[in-house]
Amino acid sequence: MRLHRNLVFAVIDALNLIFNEKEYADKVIEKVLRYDKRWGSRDRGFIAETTYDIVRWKRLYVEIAEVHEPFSRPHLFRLFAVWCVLRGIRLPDWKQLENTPERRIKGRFDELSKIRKYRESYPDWLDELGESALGEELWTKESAALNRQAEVILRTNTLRTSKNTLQKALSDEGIETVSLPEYEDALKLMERKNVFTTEAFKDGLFEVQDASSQLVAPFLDVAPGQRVVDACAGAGGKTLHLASLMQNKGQLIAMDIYESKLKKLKIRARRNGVHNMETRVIENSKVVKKLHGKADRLLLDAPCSGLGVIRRNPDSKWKLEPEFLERIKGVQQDILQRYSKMVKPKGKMVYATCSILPEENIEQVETFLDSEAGKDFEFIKDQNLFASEQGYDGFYMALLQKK
Ligand SMILES: C[S@@+](CC[C@H](N)C(=O)[O-])C[C@H]1O[C@@H](n2cnc3c(N)ncnc32)[C@H](O)[C@@H]1O
Repeated sequence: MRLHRNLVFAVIDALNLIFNEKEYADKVIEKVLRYDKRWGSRDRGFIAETTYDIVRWKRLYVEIAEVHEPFSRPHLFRLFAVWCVLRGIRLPDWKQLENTPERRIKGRFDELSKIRKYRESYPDWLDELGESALGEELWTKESAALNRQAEVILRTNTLRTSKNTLQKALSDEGIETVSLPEYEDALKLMERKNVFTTEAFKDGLFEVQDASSQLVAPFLDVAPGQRVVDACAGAGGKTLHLASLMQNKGQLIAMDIYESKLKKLKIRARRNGVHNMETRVIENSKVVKKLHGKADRLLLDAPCSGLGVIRRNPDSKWKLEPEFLERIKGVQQDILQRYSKMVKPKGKMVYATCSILPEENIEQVETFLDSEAGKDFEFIKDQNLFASEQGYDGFYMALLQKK
């Protein structure tokens, strides 16, 4: 691979914004990719993937490069040099990469790879938490699996098309996919490509949605004609799936505390041809109280640590803090306690997170079931999904039924 100076400089700029200015990696990459309109898809891919790689392996590379935060520009180049050496990329004779100690880098890598928190590049607290929560064997596998780049998975919008027809339409636009047989509506891209510019996307034939995430809406056991509430809808990845399963029949109420997210959902719903959905901003407790005892089905896709989706958000390894985890656990229990009242007798509810920690998952469900608000509910089943087992995002879902 030949390195192009302007692309590498863009990576260094991105790393500076992410590591030193603490900006979000996805936003930074969007910004940096706007530097030069002439960059093609390979150039853009290089910038995005190299930046994400160095973010993912930050701790390991910092130890190898013997640099420290805040990183000066020469130190950012040293991190980049480590990336090149470990990938077997020949270093160009640029001033910034002069005197790179290639043998020492390889030696340090071999030495540090014996210790999981360096090899898999996690902060001490997170590595310790992962091991104590999941046990050594599972965490060792999971911490590695969460470092693999996520594949692009699509969910067929069955309101508009079928999986086979979509596969053909995409192929006609030069996008080859394989069907994932265990996931009813899922297609996997054979090669990473921008699917958002395709006619198939503009026509609302699919949404990009991880395979694990595609299991959540079906877990709720919805049927056309029901009243279904999605109380933490966000921009609505799962709301749109619920609408498909309901075949646009019945009433789908999407709620969130942020109006801006629900606005995005409305745009997506229009593209998807969803007609049975309305959005409600949770501005106060009245919005929830109005629906007490009214929902046949309730989805609580709760805010969480996001530990199951590190593959797509590698900078969350460095942004997440123990205090946030404690705070979000409080929010999760509050959501279970207050929102579960919307379920009608014999109605069902799914509590889901994109976390792999029992303290955000089964333990929250147990606390709820032991409480006054939970005494009317029965536990039906739950499922833990791990990147190291299924190969997709880490998720948790529990199905409960009101007596
Ligand atoms: C995991 S995300 C939802 C993702 C979304 N369901 C999807 O499939 O795309 C959690 C959502 O909960 C929302 N949220 C946070 N606190 C909340 C609360 N107290 N009540 C309702 N929603 C809340 C967040 O704004 C966020 O959109």
